Amino acid sequence: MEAGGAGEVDHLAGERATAQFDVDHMKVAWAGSRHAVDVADRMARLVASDPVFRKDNRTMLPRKELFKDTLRKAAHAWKRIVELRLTEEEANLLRLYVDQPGYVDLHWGMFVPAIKGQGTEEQQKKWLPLAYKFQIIGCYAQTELGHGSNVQGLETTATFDPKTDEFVMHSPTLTSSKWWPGGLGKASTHAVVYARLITEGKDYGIHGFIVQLRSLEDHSPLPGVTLGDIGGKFGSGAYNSMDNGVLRFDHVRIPRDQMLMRLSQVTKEGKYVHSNVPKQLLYGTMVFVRQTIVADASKALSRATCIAVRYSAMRKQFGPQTGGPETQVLNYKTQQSRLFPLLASAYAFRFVGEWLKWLYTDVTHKLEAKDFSTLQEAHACTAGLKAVTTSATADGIEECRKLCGGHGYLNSSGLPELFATYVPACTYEGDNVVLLLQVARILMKTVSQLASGKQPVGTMAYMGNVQYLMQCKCGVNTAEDWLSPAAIREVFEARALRMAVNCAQNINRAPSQEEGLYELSPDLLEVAVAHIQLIIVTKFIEKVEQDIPGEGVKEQLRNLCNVYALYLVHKHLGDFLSTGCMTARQGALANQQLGKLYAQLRPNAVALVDAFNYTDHYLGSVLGRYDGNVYPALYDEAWKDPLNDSPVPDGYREHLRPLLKQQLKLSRL
Ligand SMILES: CCCCCCCC/C=C\CCCCC/C=C/C(=O)SCCNC(=O)CCNC(=O)[C@H](O)C(C)(C)COP(=O)(O)OP(=O)(O)OC[C@H]1O[C@@H](n2cnc3c(N)ncnc32)[C@H](O)[C@@H]1OP(=O)(O)O
Ligand SMILES: Cc1cc2nc3c(=O)[nH]c(=O)nc-3n(C[C@H](O)[C@H](O)[C@H](O)COP(=O)(O)OP(=O)(O)OC[C@H]3O[C@@H](n4cnc5c(N)ncnc54)[C@H](O)[C@@H]3O)c2cc1C
Repeated sequence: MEAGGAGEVDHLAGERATAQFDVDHMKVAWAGSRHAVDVADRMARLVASDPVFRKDNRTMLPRKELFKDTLRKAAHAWKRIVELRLTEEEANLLRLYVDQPGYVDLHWGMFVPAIKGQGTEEQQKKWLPLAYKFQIIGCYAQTELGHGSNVQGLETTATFDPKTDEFVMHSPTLTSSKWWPGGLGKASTHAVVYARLITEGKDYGIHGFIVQLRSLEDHSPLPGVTLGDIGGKFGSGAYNSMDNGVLRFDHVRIPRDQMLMRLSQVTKEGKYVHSNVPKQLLYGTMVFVRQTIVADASKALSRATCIAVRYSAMRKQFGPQTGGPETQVLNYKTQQSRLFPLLASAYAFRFVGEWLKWLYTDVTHKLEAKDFSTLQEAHACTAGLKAVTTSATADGIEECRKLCGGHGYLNSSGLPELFATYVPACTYEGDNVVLLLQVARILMKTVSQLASGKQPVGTMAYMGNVQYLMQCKCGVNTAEDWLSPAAIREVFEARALRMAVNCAQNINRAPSQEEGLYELSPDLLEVAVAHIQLIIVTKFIEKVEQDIPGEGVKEQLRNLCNVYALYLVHKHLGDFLSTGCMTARQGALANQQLGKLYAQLRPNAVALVDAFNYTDHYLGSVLGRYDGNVYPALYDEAWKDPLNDSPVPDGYREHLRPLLKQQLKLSRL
């Protein structure tokens, strides 16, 4: 846990003493409220103090043991949730701090939301109480061996048989096997299965169905159902705790009322009826999960930066030419220029995640009132932010590993496992490239409508300011001028809009729209990224403009916001220059200001990661320990490896001894 107990020495106390802000209030700004800090703190400590939830040996467990350990932890977590009568908020946090991917993530994260979003009231009344009490375990079975990104290309069929009032679920080809769903392989008893609905001889496309897969008596697969795990995945521990599965149906019958019928229905006679709602609502569960993934990006990146900042503050290498103590690696400007933008990104993703949650809730209320006008905005924001934040987070975790030098490569640093667990977020819930192309298409549509005078709304409203943004000139003359939120906002808006307009013009020159979109797809990706980065920067600026209590807290957040924005200017300078939004000199001034901001951030760095309020258990890293006492922990940890169980390794007699004896004989010749 944290320092302060009897006999503990805080090796980072000097770092903590230089902080220029109230860490306790920063915890509130990070978590969202005092209540959020307190609940999270209580749940994190509850998990950390329970031996069942230990995870220090996780990367050393063989797959079967790891999976059993996951089942044990999930069951124990549920027992604690029931015994302590935890609220939904507390239960979610408890599961978060258990920090082991498992079937429960899909049960609560996708199966339940799919029924809530796509089931009728009657269906919800029947299925949700069973799911809430874990009398059934569910997963989300959409992806197939042959198709994942292209949902409309799925092959599984659900053919209605009016004679028996049933659907017949079938996997007609090998490529139609469901492949990847988490929790499917070994744990789930039920799934929401996405399949092509066929009735009266006509294919009505993809729909969701609740299908029982395993017996509730002995957990064996039901007749006609083939089930299994799809095999080991990248990294030690990591996502291998999850039973991503394969599923095939051989003419499995389910009652008609197990089709999720909120959006469309099939009558007893087999007639297909589509409610008067957009068909994209079928994708609602994915939109919901993409929104939660943005919030998770800030958690994963903040963990990695917490480890790298604390370790960089205690690690020393080289010293001044004149002699004296070695230098903390955090004092190297190169270390700061690699690490501080990641720290700033963690904060940026936290606040944009908070805003996205608000947007999602707002859109949901509108949908309930049959107002579908904000559906496109919700799709573009969730898809784009999911793509940009997960890619940056995965890259950022790997950068943090390198920032920790050789020790970062040890499993005990926590970083290899964090990376291996996190990196599939770039693929699941929509491959990031596929999602960015969705955003770009919407941007191209918006640009094409500008000429007709249609005013864009929401996060695209800035595009309506086209006359000004296409010709404005950045007014920055000194490095300090870059501290103006208005100057930052304007260059990001101008860059995003000009890139979008340029791309739209190039598409229009192609023989057809389709060909243009295809040929220019690499440029379209960059257009989408520029637009999404503008959203993140804007939401960070808006956050800093709010009333934020606590001495120095607002100043630190403003500093982080500027670091985030100017780092992006530096990284994407080519975009800003080629679109004529700013000059090379202004680019150099931005970089100069960035260097000053890093220097201001330096004395606050350790306190800024303390504000995440992570326990040592959750961090799971000897390098990121709160007390900074890294070396004894690294040394002790090494001896726990099974390879050190005996001084002479297994295999010595068969493979080392004969070799060594042979060398001995040869040397005697
Ligand atoms: C140590 C440990 C710590 C680490 C922390 C770990 C954190 C873990 C966190 C969470 C765990 C999560 C677990 C993840 C489990 C994963 C689950 C999955 O992956 S489920 C499967 C997901 N699959 C996908 O996402 C598929 C992606 N594909 C699609 O979404 C669609 O196929 C498509 C690409 C959008 C294309 O669809 P389609 O062909 O139907 O449409 P288009 O012709 O492109 O578009 C038609 C119009 O529809 C609009 N549209 C598209 N999608 C939507 C939408 N979702 N909402 C609203 N509108 C949409 C589109 O814009 C078009 O509009 P118009 O142009 O016609 O106006
Ligand atoms: C750990 C993990 C957990 C998962 N959990 C679930 C789950 O619970 N339930 C579930 O249903 N699914 C799950 N999935 C599946 C996941 O949703 C898909 O893998 C994902 O949607 C990507 O689809 P794909 O695998 O078909 O990739 P593909 O689409 O085959 O992508 C391969 C490559 O092609 C590119 N590409 C594809 N289409 C285009 C295009 N139009 N333009 C340009 N490039 C393109 C991609 O960018 C990528 O580089 C999971 C996947 C993983 C890795």
